[in-house]
Amino acid sequence: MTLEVREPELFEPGRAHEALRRVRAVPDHPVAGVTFQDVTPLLADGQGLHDVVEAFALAAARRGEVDLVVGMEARGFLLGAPLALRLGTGFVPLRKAGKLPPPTRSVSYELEYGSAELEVGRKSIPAGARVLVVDDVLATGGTAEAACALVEQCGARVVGVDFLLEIDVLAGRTRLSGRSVTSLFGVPA
Ligand SMILES: O=P(O)(O)OC[C@H]1O[C@H](OP(=O)(O)OP(=O)(O)O)[C@H](O)[C@@H]1O
Ligand SMILES: Nc1ncnc2[nH]cnc12
Repeated sequence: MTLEVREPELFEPGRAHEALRRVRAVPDHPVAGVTFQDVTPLLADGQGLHDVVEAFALAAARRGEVDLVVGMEARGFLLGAPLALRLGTGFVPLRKAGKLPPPTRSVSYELEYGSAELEVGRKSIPAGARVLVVDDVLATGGTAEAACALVEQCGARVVGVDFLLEIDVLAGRTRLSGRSVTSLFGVPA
């Protein structure tokens, strides 16, 4: 399946395709039948990492003020933390169950290849904060839906949900309806 650029205006000419060609599709990982989209070769390239973080920063500017970036363990950390630094905000990790010290809030969710539980520190996200949620891949949308639920349980507002890559066939966007969602790249169905 050919990957495509979904937000070309967020990149310098030619750079989006240069970044995209570093994403590697791996058949039957981590289980048979799943085509795993490996973004680590893109993140390992200095220019590529710079270009996608800049693209996320431009996308963030479309949402107005952002007070805080949150990212989901583990790959959301790789994009969310540099984006927060670029935007001049703090970064809050949403972690898999059992990693954060109490007190925490938690939400369970289903994945393309299993189930998981996401947690946030009870005092990590201030009520009323304008929060940007960032992750590498939008697949079924379970992780992102859980992340938004956690942010909102804290009394904060999700101003956007941004991904490096969206896998259309898994229809994750339908679980984020009513939210402002941006994917830099996509895998068409
Ligand atoms: O849209 P969904 O179906 O919820 O899938 C997307 C999530 O799956 C992957 O994380 P994973 O849970 O595999 O954890 P990892 O980042 O630790 O590898 C990916 O980084 C997203 O967070
Ligand atoms: N197919 C996939 N590739 C990479 N990350 C994923 N997260 C969930 N599904 C995925």
